[in-house]
Amino acid sequence: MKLRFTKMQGAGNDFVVIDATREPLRLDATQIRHLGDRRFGVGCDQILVIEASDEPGVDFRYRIFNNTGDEVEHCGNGARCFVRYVSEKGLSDKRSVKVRTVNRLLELHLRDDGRVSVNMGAPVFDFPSLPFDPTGLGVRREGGGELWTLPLADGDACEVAVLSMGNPHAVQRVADADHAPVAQRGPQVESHAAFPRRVNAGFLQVIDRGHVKLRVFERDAGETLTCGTGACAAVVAGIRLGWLDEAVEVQTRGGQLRIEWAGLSQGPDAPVWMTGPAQTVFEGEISL
Ligand SMILES: N[C@H](CCC[C@H](N)C(=O)O)C(=O)O
Repeated sequence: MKLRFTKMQGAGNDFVVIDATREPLRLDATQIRHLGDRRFGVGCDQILVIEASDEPGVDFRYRIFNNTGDEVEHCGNGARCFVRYVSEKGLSDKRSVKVRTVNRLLELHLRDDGRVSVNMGAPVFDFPSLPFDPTGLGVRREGGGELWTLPLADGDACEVAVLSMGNPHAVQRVADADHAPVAQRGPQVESHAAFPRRVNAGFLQVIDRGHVKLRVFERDAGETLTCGTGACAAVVAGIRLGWLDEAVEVQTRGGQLRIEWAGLSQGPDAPVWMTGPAQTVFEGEISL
């Protein structure tokens, strides 16, 4: 099968984007892995599939696959690329579109300054839906949030804030993100027994109440240059724990995102807003 694709990136998190609006597309895990393979395929962190929507008021469906072949619930950087794609390809003439993922409705907005803003929906803190099993874990409160102690290998341990942006995140504070033990601790947190569906592991350095540095060891993908949902999760955690104000500039290895959450002034169901870049890199065709 020959498949046309568009390679895109949002702050260095890169994607293979497939347009399945005209005819349904069913790719198996082997085909997804081939698309994502940086040696034998196109290469990307995630594969994004754009589908038509028959839901009133919803413009498109949005499916996300990690490059391991697993379908996942959300991808923030991918959402920005999604609306850039549908606009550039003429699939919509709107500056704002609504898209449905497996578990949430997102609003994507093309801005006049060339960036994209996304209403990422509200964070989720209830553990069964994350899912997170805190059985046997130590916990302490800080500000209006809690930090769970995860025992790791070799007597190591770390404290994490746990929440979902549709996909699960465990965020730990570090003094120096550039020198944080991401390669060692990332996989241990990602596959910790407390997370039955595994987790995205964030490493957050607080510079001041409006500026942070963040690295994320993503579930399945390993460390990516930026993680959009990870930036949302880290800022929400920092606001709840009393470390951050409600608008934060997030510096990542791939670029800068702005995250806003009025969860303290408006309550925890307030939506998280993410603003950042989205670019097309190249078009291509691959034989699967
Ligand atoms: N690895 C993530 C999916 C992609 C998230 C990230 N690329 C983003 O921009 O949000 C997961 O398994 O939940």
